[in-house]
Amino acid sequence: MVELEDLPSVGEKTAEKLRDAGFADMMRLATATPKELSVKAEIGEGVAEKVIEAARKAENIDFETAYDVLERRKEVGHISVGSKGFNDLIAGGIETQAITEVFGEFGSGKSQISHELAVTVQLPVEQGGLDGECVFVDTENTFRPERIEQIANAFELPVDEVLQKIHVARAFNSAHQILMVDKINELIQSGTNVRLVIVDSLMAHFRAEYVGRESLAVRQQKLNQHLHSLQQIANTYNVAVFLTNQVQAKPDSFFGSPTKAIGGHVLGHASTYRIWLKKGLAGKRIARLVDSPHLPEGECVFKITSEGIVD
Ligand SMILES: Nc1ncnc2c1ncn2[C@@H]1O[C@H](COP(=O)(O)OP(=O)(O)OP(=O)(O)O)[C@@H](O)[C@H]1O
Repeated sequence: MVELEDLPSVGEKTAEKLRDAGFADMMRLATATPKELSVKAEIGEGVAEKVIEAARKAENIDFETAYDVLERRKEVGHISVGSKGFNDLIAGGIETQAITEVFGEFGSGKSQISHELAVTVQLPVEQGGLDGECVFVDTENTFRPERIEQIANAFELPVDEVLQKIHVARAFNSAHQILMVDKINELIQSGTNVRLVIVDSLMAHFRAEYVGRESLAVRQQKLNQHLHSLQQIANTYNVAVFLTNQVQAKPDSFFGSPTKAIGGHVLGHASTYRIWLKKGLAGKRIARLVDSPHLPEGECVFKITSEGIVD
């Protein structure tokens, strides 16, 4: 295994800086940008470039054949949403190495699905989980351990153990939320088997902090950076990223849906799967897959119960 000290231009001191900034492993380094590395680790951009190039060599990141891509795709895991219909809609549950976004109006079930996934990711693979742990980035103070207790009980899982495997990070503003991703990298590098990262909700802080048209460009730039580092975690560590998002009214819409997801094209492009949640009659919810690289559009009906998400 290549150590940081084996890289060109990396002495003891630089290695320490790199470790402190969360770049302890080759893959993390190989997928960094020189700018990012130089800012976070406080090293010159020239050195950063060299270090990244060496890490890429060490990790053999170059062209890969379609065969390699397929092999990597075989590692993709799925996490059950709890309802069979919902799982079928997205070909077996939410995917690792991808970003899945759900959006919908208040009370449509976004946070409920987040809580469900925080538990189901811990199930064994045969039961729809990944035997893994979860990071829950909570931006609106919606995380409720009591809800986890109920869902864990429904799956007959030991509640205390389940709670121990959910790492809750309260993000106080968008800058804090962005920084949190570095912490997730550190957590994974320290050996925690994180297989799912939930951000509930992705846009709340961005939306509140950047008001007015003039700040939109900056907001989108920050958001892009945030999504990029989430995608990097997904790819580097074979993790599923699950984002919840709000909607805004489209008063000028005559056709189609009167609401749309916020976050603009930046988010639209970053999400591999986009699911629109709607409230139906008698407490039912409708999930509509609106964007996916290889699955057809479709819909399913599910229900939120005290035991969690069911058909
Ligand atoms: N223990 C429970 N048993 C049954 N249904 C529940 C339970 N807890 C919450 N719900 C249902 O979930 C709904 C709330 O869903 P959720 O909190 O996921 O909404 P959301 O889409 O995240 O909304 P917001 O944008 O306001 O955060 C409630 O309206 C309620 O119908």
